[in-house]
Amino acid sequence: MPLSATADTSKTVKLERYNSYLRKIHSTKVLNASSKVLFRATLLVALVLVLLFAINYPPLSDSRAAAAHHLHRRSFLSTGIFSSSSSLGEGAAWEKRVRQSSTAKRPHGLSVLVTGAAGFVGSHASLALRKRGDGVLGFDNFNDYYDPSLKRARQDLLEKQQVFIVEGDLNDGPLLRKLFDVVPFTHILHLAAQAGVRYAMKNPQSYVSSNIAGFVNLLEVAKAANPQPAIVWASSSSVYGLNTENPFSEEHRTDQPASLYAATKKAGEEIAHTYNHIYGLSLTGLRFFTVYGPWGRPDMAYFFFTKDILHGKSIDIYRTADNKEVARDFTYIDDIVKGCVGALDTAEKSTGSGGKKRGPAQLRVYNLGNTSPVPVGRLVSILEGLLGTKARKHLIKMPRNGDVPYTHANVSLAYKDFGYKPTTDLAAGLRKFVKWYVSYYGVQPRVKKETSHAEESA
Ligand SMILES: O=C(O)[C@H]1O[C@H](OP(=O)(O)OP(=O)(O)OC[C@H]2O[C@@H](n3ccc(=O)[nH]c3=O)[C@H](O)[C@@H]2O)[C@H](O)[C@@H](O)[C@H]1O
Repeated sequence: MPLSATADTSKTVKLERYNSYLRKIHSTKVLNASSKVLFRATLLVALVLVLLFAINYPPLSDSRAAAAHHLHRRSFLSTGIFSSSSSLGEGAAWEKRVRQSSTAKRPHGLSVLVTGAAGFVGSHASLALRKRGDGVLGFDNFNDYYDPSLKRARQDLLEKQQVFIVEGDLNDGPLLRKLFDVVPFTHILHLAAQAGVRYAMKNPQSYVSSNIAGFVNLLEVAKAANPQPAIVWASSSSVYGLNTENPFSEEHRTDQPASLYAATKKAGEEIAHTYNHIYGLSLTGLRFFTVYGPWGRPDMAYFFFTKDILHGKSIDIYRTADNKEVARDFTYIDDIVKGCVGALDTAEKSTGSGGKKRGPAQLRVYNLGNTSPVPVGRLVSILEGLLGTKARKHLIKMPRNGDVPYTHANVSLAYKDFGYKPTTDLAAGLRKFVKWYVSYYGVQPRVKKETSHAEESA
């Protein structure tokens, strides 16, 4: 082999080795780069999976995680990004159920969409309407503001009477529109709301989301519906706020709310005015005064006082700043339901169509109360008698939590327009409540004990 050739060969070999060395380095780099990309992609997928898992599967044992999950879903719902409607089977069978439930069983019966149908007033009103042969479709988001199992139990009651509750949120426009595509509702009884005066300090946004945004969303759907329904909805005695004139009449001032809850209900009344004015929607607001009774709300004083008395737990009884008794015009559920039905029956048709006003429409506001305020101390004495147990009373100054010292309804307007006349006094109403309570929760009222506690000075 010629030397030059050998030299050439060795050069070529060296060059080859060098090139292969470079290729190796290069391929390692490529490998490193692609494995980095792969690693990042895997990390991203894992993160997404963890997030999805956290959103969809909160551990049942962890109530705080469940609450966070609920709030997360609600915030998605209210922004419209996530819609519960897609999760509902909007197939032929679902539509058939919606139609059947909404169809009246008597001539000229109403076809009513009841929002908050799994709630306290909503479930009672739905049953009353169904009983007289009206078509009733329920709508409820079954939120966990209080024990949702109570809402499910009310739903069971309604299902036994063939009232179907669609599970959805007021802020879910597509779902509400879908319902109006399927059924030409004559009326909406709008009772879904974030209730509770004191909770507004803990979760203010929930009041804005349900009582303002949700209400506007419902009105948007109603105004565009053809025919437009007439709407009766739940305002509140709390709109009277710091009003000092008594008894409260619809002409009194309502521009001094004492809680955010009251402010959102007052806002609802103004929003109702706007939709009536622009779109010809027939709107009736009912100012309910501290409604109580069987299947009631566990967040209300008469309800948790009963529970606490039975468990031997002390209860706080509020007194005003000048050490007077706090009193409420407690109103029994059956009276309130009669008021709701009276308002529905006297509601005139909306005048608009296709989102356009065709003439002036009815706009009303009524007090629905009992017309006889009772001090909270007296409420507790009645409960003690019914439960056969002395309460451990703790008298404290009313905290600054949105409460007002006193409510008293003048109901002459509701009487004049639809014969509203409350007939159940607090003792009779609480008797019915306690009877329901002990049977629902399976508790035995104890034998009356003659114990005296230092704090029992009321
Ligand atoms: O009419 C309304 O528009 C509102 O009625 C209801 O609010 P309220 O009248 O405040 O009822 P509720 O909480 O049962 O307190 C009753 C009484 O017990 C006193 N109270 C309360 C708690 C306590 O620990 N101690 C106490 O003395 C308290 O000071 C009060 O005097 C609804 O919850 C509300 O959603 C709304 O519908």
